Amino acid sequence: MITAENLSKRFGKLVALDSVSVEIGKGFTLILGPNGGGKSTFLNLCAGLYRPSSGRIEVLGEAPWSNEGVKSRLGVSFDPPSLPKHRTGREWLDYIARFKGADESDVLESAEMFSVTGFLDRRIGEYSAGMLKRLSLAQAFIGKPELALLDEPLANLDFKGIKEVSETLGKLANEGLNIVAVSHIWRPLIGFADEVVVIAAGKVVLKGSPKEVITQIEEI
Ligand SMILES: Nc1ncnc2c1ncn2[C@@H]1O[C@H](COP(=O)(O)OP(=O)(O)OP(=O)(O)O)[C@@H](O)[C@H]1O
Repeated sequence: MITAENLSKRFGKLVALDSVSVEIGKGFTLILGPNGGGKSTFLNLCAGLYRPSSGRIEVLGEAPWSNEGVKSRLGVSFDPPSLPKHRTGREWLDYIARFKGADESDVLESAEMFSVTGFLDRRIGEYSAGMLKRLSLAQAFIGKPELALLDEPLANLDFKGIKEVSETLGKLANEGLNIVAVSHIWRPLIGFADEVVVIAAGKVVLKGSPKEVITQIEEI
């Protein structure tokens, strides 16, 4: 799904990602690590939002930077979600669906999965942080993408929301959807993760099965 080779991203003098080489396969991959370690930078490079400073990244067999073709095959949910305040949720999801070649029934299916149907006709500027998160997740899964990239999918959700959204993501993973999620709230997701990658100080420091990685993290 994702191949990075000596991938680096610098912001001025700051090295956010430092010559990372990693392979991420099919299934559900959870990315963990300390604040400022480079996880979101890696996800943004995968989504084609950032251009690599050096090295190479391929997602679904293509370089994602400035590549609308591969972007239309991905589902993305960033954190914090950056969505147009003056549009309604429905207008926004319809817009994303058009970009992906999906239709109204795909929009409604995804909206229902993340329980956003009740506020789809309100302007996004009026949404609470939890509602925004749900809309951003619904956006990611419209038309069942080949790969969903999720940054903090459980952030800003209440207890019930964390349980519901985790279960939905687990169901989607069981159906065979490929998902890469960066999440500090990892316990509700670890049960259905196929692999865990730990990024710290701009490097991939651990990669393996959930059991292997969690045992090592807990020993640190
Ligand atoms: N657009 C940007 N401009 C400048 N510096 C940035 C930018 N994005 C990230 N950084 C810096 O790159 C480093 C890695 O940030 P990143 O957001 O990737 O970390 P993270 O692992 O996702 O952290 P967190 O767990 O806190 O979300 C940090 O030092 C951050 O300040």
